[in-house]
Amino acid sequence: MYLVTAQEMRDLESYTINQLGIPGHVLMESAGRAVVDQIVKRFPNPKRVVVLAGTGNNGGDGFVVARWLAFRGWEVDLWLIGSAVKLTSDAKLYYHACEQLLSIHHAEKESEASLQAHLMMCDVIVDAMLGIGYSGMLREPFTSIVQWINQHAESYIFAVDMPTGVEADKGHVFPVALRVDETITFNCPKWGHYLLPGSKYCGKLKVVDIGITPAGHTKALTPNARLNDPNDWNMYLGGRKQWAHKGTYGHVLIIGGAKGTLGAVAMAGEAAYRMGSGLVTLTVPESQHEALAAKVTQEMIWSWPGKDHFLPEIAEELKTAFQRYDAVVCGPGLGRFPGEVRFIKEILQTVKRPLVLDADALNILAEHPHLMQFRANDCPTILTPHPGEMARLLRITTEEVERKRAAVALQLAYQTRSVVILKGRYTIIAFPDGKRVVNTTGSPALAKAGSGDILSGIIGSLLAQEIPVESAIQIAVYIHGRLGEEVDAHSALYRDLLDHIASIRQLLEPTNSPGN
Ligand SMILES: NC(=O)C1=CN([C@@H]2O[C@H](COP(=O)(O)OP(=O)(O)OC[C@H]3O[C@@H](n4cnc5c(N)ncnc54)[C@H](OP(=O)(O)O)[C@@H]3O)[C@@H](O)[C@H]2O)[C@@H](O)CC1
Ligand SMILES: Nc1ncnc2c1ncn2[C@@H]1O[C@H](COP(=O)(O)OP(=O)(O)O)[C@@H](O)[C@H]1O
Ligand SMILES: [K+]
Repeated sequence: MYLVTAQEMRDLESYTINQLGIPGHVLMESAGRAVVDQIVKRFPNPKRVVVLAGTGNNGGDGFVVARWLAFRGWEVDLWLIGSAVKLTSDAKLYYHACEQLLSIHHAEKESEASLQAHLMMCDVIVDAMLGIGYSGMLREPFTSIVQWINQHAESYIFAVDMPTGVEADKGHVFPVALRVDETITFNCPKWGHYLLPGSKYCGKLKVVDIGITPAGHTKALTPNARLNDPNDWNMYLGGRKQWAHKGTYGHVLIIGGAKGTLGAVAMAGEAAYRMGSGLVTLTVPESQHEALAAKVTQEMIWSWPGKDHFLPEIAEELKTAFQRYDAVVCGPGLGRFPGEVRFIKEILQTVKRPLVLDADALNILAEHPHLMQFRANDCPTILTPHPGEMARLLRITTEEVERKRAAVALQLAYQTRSVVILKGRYTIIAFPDGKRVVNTTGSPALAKAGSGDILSGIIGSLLAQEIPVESAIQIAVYIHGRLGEEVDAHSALYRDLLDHIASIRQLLEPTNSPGN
């Protein structure tokens, strides 16, 4: 499913109106009806509802909702927020229809106390004040109404398209937005539904079709962002070949494991095996060999000569060794050590297969950005920063990363010619050709040391299986998020996550996957 900006949505709407000849008020009627369908799905019996309508087309949808709920026997208090003279022509049509059925309250003319009394008495609030047309600093009277509802209202709140105060393109909130239980949006989700802080206000998101031309219908109407959708890649998750041998599913090399963080490399290795790899090798400095050997069973260990540091004279040995692997992950528990810059340079230059850089490999890169010049353009590179690592890579604050997640992920992808996986709730995958994919799976169970290492192991495994890079990454991020959804949010250990790889993978195989 595509993810759109407000302008892309307007382009789809105007194509539908101007090229296909479907009038705007028909779309508005469908939008309002679709919202009513969702409301009655949750509340099958008539309730008392306050519909808050602005003067733009979002308000127009609100009038349609008010009319249909009244037809269905709901007790409707309809409030116009703003001046009736400012109503758009489509909104005016439905405003007049409501005038015949209901007495419309005008926030401009009536007291705040009267609106507040209605808001206190109702079971349901429908927010049709502002939608994708909102931008800038939220003005009065919206600010006061939103603040009051957030603080006092106990009713169930539906937002039409966007919660009032959430900006559709960047998810900005200046200074407040309405905190809702459900948002019903039209045709495609908007960026603001997935970016912080806006995403925190949207509640459950439902996307409904209202007859607008689907995104991607023509080249001009094709956005460059999508949600991570199994239907885009589940064809790569078939069953295991009957005649497979252990080399069929690739050989992954995982480089990491300093003293005290050997667990990271072990977890990544285990995740790679669970994701289907036939051969996994872990690489640590020689001084850690025995400690790692005592920890792992199925993984092979190849240790590089050196006592917790990198000796330039072993560069040639590394070069030969790297040729043996189908994908390389560098970083889990790597730590910092003398000779690290040369070490990363050798890896970037010598590994010709897909290379994933994680954890301290990213921190080394952040301090020595010139290292990327040693990576050949045709060798895929994947960077997996969490927001703190991203901040170091771009030399900005973590707060700025969180505020501009979509933009900074793309910036780093362009700068490094790499695929960037910016981790966190709604992980963003940015490709160097400008495409972006937003992942919707995940849970706070993943906010625990070790889950990043599992992700890098899963990515390495899928890359070694020669699944195309774009798909391998989307599969890995999706499955990793689903693992978090299957386990207890507080107590889960890494093993609990790994135990669910099999069942989730099976569910996603083409015959079982959503949409089939
Ligand atoms: N796209 C589609 O396919 C379809 C879209 N549809 C619906 O239309 C909606 C988009 O309608 P839209 O374009 O009229 O904008 P909308 O969200 O009502 O906002 C405009 C109002 O916001 C106000 N305003 C702006 N900034 C503000 C601020 N900082 N603080 C305060 N106020 C501010 C602005 O005031 P002004 O600046 O003009 O004084 C104006 O009054 C969309 O979300 C969906 O629900 C469906 O009906 C059918 C198909
Ligand atoms: N609240 C959350 N919701 C969804 N996913 C989360 C959440 N917190 C963390 N994650 C995921 O968990 C992983 C943590 O990675 P990272 O911070 O690198 O951990 P580690 O320190 O184990 O390497 C990322 O994939 C991230 O997207
Ligand atoms: K709204």
